[in-house]
Amino acid sequence: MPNTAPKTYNIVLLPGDGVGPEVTAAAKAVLGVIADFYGHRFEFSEHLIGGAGIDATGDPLPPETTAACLAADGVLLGAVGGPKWDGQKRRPEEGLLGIRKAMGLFANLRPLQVSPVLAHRSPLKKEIVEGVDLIVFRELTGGVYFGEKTRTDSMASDLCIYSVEEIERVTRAAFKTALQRRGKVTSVDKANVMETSRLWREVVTRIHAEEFPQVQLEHALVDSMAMHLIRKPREYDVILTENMFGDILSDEISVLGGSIGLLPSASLGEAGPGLFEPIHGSAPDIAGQDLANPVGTILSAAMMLRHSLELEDEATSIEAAVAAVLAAGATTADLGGELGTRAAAEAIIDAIKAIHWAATHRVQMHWG
Ligand SMILES: NC(=O)c1ccc[n+]([C@@H]2O[C@H](COP(=O)([O-])OP(=O)(O)OC[C@H]3O[C@@H](n4cnc5c(N)ncnc54)[C@H](O)[C@@H]3O)[C@@H](O)[C@H]2O)c1
Ligand SMILES: CC(C)[C@H](C(=O)O)[C@@H](O)C(=O)O
Ligand SMILES: [Mg+2]
Repeated sequence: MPNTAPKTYNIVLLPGDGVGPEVTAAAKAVLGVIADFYGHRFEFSEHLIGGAGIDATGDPLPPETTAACLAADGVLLGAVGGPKWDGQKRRPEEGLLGIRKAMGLFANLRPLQVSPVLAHRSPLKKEIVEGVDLIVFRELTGGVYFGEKTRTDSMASDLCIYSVEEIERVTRAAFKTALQRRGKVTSVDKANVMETSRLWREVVTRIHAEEFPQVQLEHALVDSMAMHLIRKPREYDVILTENMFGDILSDEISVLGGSIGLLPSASLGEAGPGLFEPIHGSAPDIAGQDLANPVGTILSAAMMLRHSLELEDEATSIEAAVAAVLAAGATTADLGGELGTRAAAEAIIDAIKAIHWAATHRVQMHWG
């Protein structure tokens, strides 16, 4: 039911490359239906990023894209990259790293819930994955991604660098979320080898003791964590880790849910709009064929409604519709179904309509 005064929201779409435009279009269609039902006005504008930016302007992050993102209420991104730009001077991925940095998005949230109806899609045993409910807090604007890079003919280096402040702010965000969940944080590092990880562990331990002693904290080394996530994923609640470990572990856990195409993410800073994107890439092997699973992007749009536009009911109704459609087995090929990208989005739109019809019907009966 509409419960918010009509308002205009400025949403920037960054379709990008490969399957990016397909999954972004699917999410835009879903957002359009939400706007109609709740009486909001979503004003969409599309901007260039990644390979599309290189092709059109020579720049993977044209300045006007950055300006539009900074002025938006929320930003929804598809994906960037692909073999077309291999070996070129500018890389599509520079655009993604650049916009994360420019918007100050230091915390990347990657939630995963494995519903009982999809547990059989995982290559792992149903009893291992059923009921998994975790969220990865990945530090997003530091570490080896952003340290100095050097290159000569015979050598290359990537500096991994973290400041205390960079570790503190993502740590606080993770602990705050743990307080609203099952109250457990697993901090993942490589403190047996890396100095940045020893600093990471010290800072996390101090913030825990000083500010969040009621949360249960454990530390894990990233190599054994990669194993534990496959062996006993239900034990984890909030997983806090640095940039590169978070990138790798989040693709790993997507297998628990049955497909990387399902996982959304929210990238958030201290203030200002967030950037929302599926965790998957541009999937060049299936691009342009109406094969991509749009659910990760549609759930990212729901996260955008919740975190940047503060439209909680609207976010929940998208999530309920996605859950209903997946439960009914209406899926794309990656989950064994027969729907294309567009048909999967249509199924979710139909479910949103059905959920709203039921809600309206109940209210009318109540009034009658
Ligand atoms: N956020 C981003 O923009 C982002 C994220 C990851 C990778 N990338 C880029 O994407 C390009 C391809 O990378 P990759 O192949 O290693 O990873 P990928 O995530 O694009 O694809 C890995 C596998 O998952 C499948 N897959 C991905 N998304 C899917 C979806 N929505 N539905 C069904 N199947 C899906 C692909 O078909 C492929 O088999 C690279 O250039 C990489 O840098 C971009
Ligand atoms: C494309 C790449 C730069 C990006 C990352 O490593 O952050 C991607 O893998 C992701 O997970 O968002
Ligand atoms: Mg990744």
